[in-house]
Amino acid sequence: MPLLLRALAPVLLWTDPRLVLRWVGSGLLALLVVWTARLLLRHAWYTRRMSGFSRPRARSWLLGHLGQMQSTEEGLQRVDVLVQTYKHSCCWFLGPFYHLVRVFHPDYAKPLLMASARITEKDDLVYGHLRPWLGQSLLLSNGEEWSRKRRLLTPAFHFDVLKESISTFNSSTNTMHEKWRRLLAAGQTSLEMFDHVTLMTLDSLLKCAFSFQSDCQESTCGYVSAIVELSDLIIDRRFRILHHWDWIYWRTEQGQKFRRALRVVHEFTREVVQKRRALIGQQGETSSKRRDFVDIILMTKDEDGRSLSDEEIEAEANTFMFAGHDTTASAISWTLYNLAQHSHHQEKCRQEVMDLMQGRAGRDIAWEDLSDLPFTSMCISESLRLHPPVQAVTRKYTQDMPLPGNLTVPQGAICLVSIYGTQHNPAVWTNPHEFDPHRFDPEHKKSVSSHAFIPFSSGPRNCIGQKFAMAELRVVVALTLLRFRLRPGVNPEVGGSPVPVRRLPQLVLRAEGGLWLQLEPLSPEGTPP
Ligand code: HEM
Repeated sequence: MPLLLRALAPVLLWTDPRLVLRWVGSGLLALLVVWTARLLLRHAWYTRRMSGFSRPRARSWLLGHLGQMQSTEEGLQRVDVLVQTYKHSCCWFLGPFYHLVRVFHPDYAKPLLMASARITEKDDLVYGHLRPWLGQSLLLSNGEEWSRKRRLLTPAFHFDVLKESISTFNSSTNTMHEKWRRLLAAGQTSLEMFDHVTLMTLDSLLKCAFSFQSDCQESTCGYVSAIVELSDLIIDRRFRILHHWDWIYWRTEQGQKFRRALRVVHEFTREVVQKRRALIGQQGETSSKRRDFVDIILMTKDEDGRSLSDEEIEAEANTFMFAGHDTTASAISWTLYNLAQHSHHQEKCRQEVMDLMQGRAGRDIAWEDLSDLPFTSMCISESLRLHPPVQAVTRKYTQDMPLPGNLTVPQGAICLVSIYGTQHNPAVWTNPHEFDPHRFDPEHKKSVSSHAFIPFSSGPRNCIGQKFAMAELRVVVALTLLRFRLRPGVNPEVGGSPVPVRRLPQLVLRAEGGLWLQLEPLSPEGTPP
């Protein structure tokens, strides 16, 4: 561009400015015409190629279903209607800009999720806005770059590393429970779960990722506040179509806020990685310190002996924090909520935990204990089915993708695999809106399709942190049931008796106004004081 300007400078300087303006105006107009024509042709092409899919009523040929996807309870109910009406899939157009195939049946989700990572791409509609925060990390990269990263990062999620995280899960949960006891002693009866549990998951991730004792559950931490703000701003941007264009977004108030929060988060991660690299340089790889996520990925090398650069490590550390905190917090909060709603299941879980911890009061839940909580694990799975933290994953493919029933997803279209829709599909689950942990009885489980339950997605790009999350979930739920009895609660500022919760599907599934539970402390662990 500067070269072009330099070449044109003499012409621009010696020509009548009105003439120059007219040229620029005609140039811009021509560009706009070409851009619009290309957009409409592309739209017509996708409309024709996707005509085999059922098409729910749209606003018009041009606007399609723009504005019909809502991030509210009604939006989720609309997905239920789509699933009941179309059974497995339908197409969806967001104006002439985005062409989607929405899939909500295991037989249709399976070929898409199991496709080779070589032909799979993450689309920009959902993932693009995360790029300034997470960079070219595992979550956002594609093809060979993704394969190399996945190989390099897998050791950080190995059982041996995971086992060492269990004491961190216990200690972060203990801090949260001490805080709950203090608040209850001060007269509060109901507490909002998301706020407390999110701080707890951030606390434990900061210890596992960076060995950083943030004390964020007790006092304000700038880094943690910035992460929470970034998550809120990402969801706000998704629902403002004009903010999808960078050149508009960075000029808005929200864009400026995003930049400020980004600076805090990136500076923190950069400092940790640089200091740690220097420390390893001084002490070598043999230091007796327990290895955290950053240590492991700093030392890992690929087949050619190449390790990740500092920039790549920062991107992965940011992704670990982003992908790990909200998701796990949502899963824990909804599990506690579902157990509060179903006291008989809650009592059965509590009995299981008490039997396990008999004679070990005040001691940690150990790695070996996790497989001895079968009913509690069934309740956690059922909660992940009924209230999946991640509602959907989206993909694009570099080739046409065949689906059952002679359907084909054209190359480049966005495939939205609805985790919520699949896990609530009445063709797959009987009474899908009921909380019934017995669905996950080993006997029943055998009869359910492998892709009917996909809270962590599946296939090559499934959740790398799945085992980490499941271990944390078991520890937090078991310790909570040992120490507290849970009942539906109310926000004291609103008062009255508990009302049905309105779900709020944002980056993860939340609840409008929060999830309020009434907590009764049990002491010694398992019996009322
Ligand atoms: C209950 C908790 C969790 C749920 C429900 C969950 C769910 C998911 C889902 C659905 C995906 C696929 C996303 C996509 O394809 O776009 C995913 C990917 C991922 N998750 Fe999780 N996740 C959880 C916890 C975690 C934790 C604790 C970590 C890390 C500490 C983590 C790290 C990741 C990463 C790095 C990816 C990208 C994997 C790749 O593309 O290769 N997740 N997760």
